[in-house]
Amino acid sequence: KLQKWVQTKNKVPLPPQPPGLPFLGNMLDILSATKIGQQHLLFENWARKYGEVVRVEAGPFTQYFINSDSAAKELFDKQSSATSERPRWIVSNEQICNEKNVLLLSASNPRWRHQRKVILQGMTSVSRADADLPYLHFETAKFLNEVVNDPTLAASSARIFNSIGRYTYSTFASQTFGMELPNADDPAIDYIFTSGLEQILGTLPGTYFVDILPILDHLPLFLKPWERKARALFQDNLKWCLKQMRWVQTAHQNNTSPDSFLSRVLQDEKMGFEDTSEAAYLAFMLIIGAADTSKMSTWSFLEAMMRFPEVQETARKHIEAKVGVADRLPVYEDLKEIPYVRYLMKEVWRWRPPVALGHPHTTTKELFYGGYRIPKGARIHLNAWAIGHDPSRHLDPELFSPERYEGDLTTSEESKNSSDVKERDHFAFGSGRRICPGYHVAERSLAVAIMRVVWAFEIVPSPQAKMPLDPRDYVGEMPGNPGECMPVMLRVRSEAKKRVIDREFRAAEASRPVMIGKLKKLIGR
Ligand code: HEM
Repeated sequence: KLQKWVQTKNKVPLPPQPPGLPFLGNMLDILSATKIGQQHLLFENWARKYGEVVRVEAGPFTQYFINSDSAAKELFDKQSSATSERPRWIVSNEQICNEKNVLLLSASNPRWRHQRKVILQGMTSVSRADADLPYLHFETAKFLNEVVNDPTLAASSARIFNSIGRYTYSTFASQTFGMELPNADDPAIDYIFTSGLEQILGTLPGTYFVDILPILDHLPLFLKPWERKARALFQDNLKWCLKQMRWVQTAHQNNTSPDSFLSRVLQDEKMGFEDTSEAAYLAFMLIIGAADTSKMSTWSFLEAMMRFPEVQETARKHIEAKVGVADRLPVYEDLKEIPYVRYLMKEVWRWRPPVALGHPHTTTKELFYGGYRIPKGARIHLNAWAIGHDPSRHLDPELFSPERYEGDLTTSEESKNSSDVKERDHFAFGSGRRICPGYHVAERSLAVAIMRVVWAFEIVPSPQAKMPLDPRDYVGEMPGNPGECMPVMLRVRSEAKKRVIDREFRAAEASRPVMIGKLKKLIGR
């Protein structure tokens, strides 16, 4: 009987794999695509050629790419109890993050469940996301104000890129630590970004040899330079978090504490952290998860507006029809009366999903899909790029056309719950139990950026841009997303609009709570 079972089972093949070399598998193809920033296109080609689930081998690592909406629904949503684990990352998860980073924690770790719960309560529920809107409105007004008052900034794509980064980092540092980052060259921005990058690089196959040969982890510490470096990094991150936390506590004692995730966590013992340092570290992780993905969303939006000026013009008309030409700045609450902005958001995240190839999950049992078998322990990726560019799902997928969502006013949450997965808008936030918990916050961030930027500026290619524009000329660090060399510039639409921006920014600044950045100056440090 056992023999028969083994035979039947072996008849179910593994998913198809593109041809590769012995031992190296598909490594060379992947390396050459990565070198020119085009992994997403390589994996998209394989998706078109080999189907809904593709097996890719890179040396000792086998990855399974999930390339269709139906497969994503089946494997990540319906079978989520078997597909919510993460691979074991010895250096990144266990040493750099000391098993405290929600993004890398294994789903069976009770800390992961606890942190997800706290994130929702403390920052990402609809009511919390709404309550934090003043930070977003302030920071985006500051961004507009910087651009309209500095012609060299408005004409420099690298500086616009940094300024967008400043406002997203400052928005989320405010929401988490009550900490303002007023300047684009604030060292905190670079510190947070570099720390996040170290963690993510550590999750890529092959970065650390010990992840290939875990037995090396049993060596004594003095023979493991990677571990000493990783643990030092954790200590450094923790020190940084505790320093910010002390400011939150000082501000709290002085009654100058701005409302923030951390200030609430510190006041509410029911949040149930092991110790307050874990809460501070989580706040740090939240900035990492939120700031760059939001920055990339705004940046990709600028790419779309520059390349599809007719869409930009339609957007401007819709926005001005609701908020007026030069009466006031758009606010998040306008979104519900400007459906076109909702379509724009969906289209940005379909067209340029910031995490194009998904963050890896692993399976905890053998799964079957479409006549293929995915083994237990397999590393699976939701290929958000391939699904968003699947011509059978979205006609002419490289065309940026918000009209394709005409009539779909669903939020990200409503759309991900669509009973028919064909109706789902996009997969930029992942799927299943590990879906990004920040989508309500991310939606607010992108909606306000879209409304304000299009209302204020004409978004055009810079004079030195190589025409016709081609995304291959300005690849970024996140596959499929434009990099800082994207040749874009912003032109304020009118003097009257500039006056509105100046007026509203001054008013917002005057009514603003004292944030940690300012508090340091007030107390003289
Ligand atoms: C446009 C903005 C954003 C995009 C595209 C995005 C996308 C993603 C994706 C693809 C994942 C991995 C999901 C998976 O493993 O299947 C993720 C995880 C995560 N995101 Fe986001 N995200 C965004 C904004 C945010 C924001 C604003 C926050 C917090 C306020 C946030 C917090 C997190 C956290 C904590 C995780 C880890 C979840 C886990 O592993 O259980 N993200 N995000």
